[in-house]
Amino acid sequence: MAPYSSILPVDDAPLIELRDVSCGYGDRIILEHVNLRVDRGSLLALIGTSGGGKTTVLRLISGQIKPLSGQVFFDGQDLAQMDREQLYAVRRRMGMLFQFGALFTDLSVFENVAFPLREHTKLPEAMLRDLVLMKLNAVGLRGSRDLMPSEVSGGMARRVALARAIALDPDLVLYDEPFAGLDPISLGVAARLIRDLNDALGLTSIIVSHDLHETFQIADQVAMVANGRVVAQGTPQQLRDSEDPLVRQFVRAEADGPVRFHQPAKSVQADFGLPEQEGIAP
Ligand SMILES: Nc1ncnc2c1ncn2[C@@H]1O[C@H](COP(=O)(O)OP(=O)(O)OP(=O)(O)O)[C@@H](O)[C@H]1O
Repeated sequence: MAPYSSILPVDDAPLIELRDVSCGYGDRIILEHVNLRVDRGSLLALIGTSGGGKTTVLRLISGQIKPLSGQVFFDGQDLAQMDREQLYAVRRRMGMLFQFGALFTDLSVFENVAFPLREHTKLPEAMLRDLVLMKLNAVGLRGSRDLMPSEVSGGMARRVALARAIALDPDLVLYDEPFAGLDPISLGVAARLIRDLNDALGLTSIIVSHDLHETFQIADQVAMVANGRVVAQGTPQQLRDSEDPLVRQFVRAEADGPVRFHQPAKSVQADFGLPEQEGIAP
């Protein structure tokens, strides 16, 4: 199949597209016939029930796992058709902030951000220093460059991880639970920062988050992953207005709906040794 860039003006083609993708781990199918597109410059939030497959979508996009069928396109190129070198080059165009964005505890804030630059480039020290300070400035932490990770707050650590994720000037940044464990103020700051950096640096961003309030504030598009599928994709407002019972239950945080609060179990009576009665829930 011809790459997108050769059939559409580059700016109109999505940066990321999953076309009819199915994938799993071992024999277990996790995603089935998933379609998803992420436009250039946009911020997409992936939401959905725990274990629904959101992180798996990020792993597909970063080429860590391969689909069983269907295709994953990055900038018009099918990841499955790439050799190791091409995949490596594509990964360099992606910044990742996965699961708490753990910092290297024995490296200073400065060296944490410098790490990918030292790993992937041979920049002279003076230029590397300027780049690191620019990234730290972008997250408001230029003055904290000499601190060790143990000396910064959780919210600051997350911002250092963010500066590290954008150190190589990626086209795409993948965030897995970037707000986990943050207090409401730090969370708001981190969310705003992710949006501002996306726009100021011309990035495209994908965020997996359970924090719907903050995510809906900053996302252009929201995709809900459930039961192995993308059950809805639209603007935050479209998802809020959705009449789909599953989307409604999730977005409005209703305890019961298509996703049942009670997992299948023996009856309450059987488990507690009570006589069987009609009308006792569930
Ligand atoms: N490496 C793996 N090997 C086997 N099964 C896995 C692996 N990673 C994830 N899974 C399973 O795949 C399913 C989807 O996991 P995934 O982490 O993508 O979900 P998620 O929507 O990101 O969940 P959460 O919101 O809880 O982080 C889960 O049932 C999980 O147990």
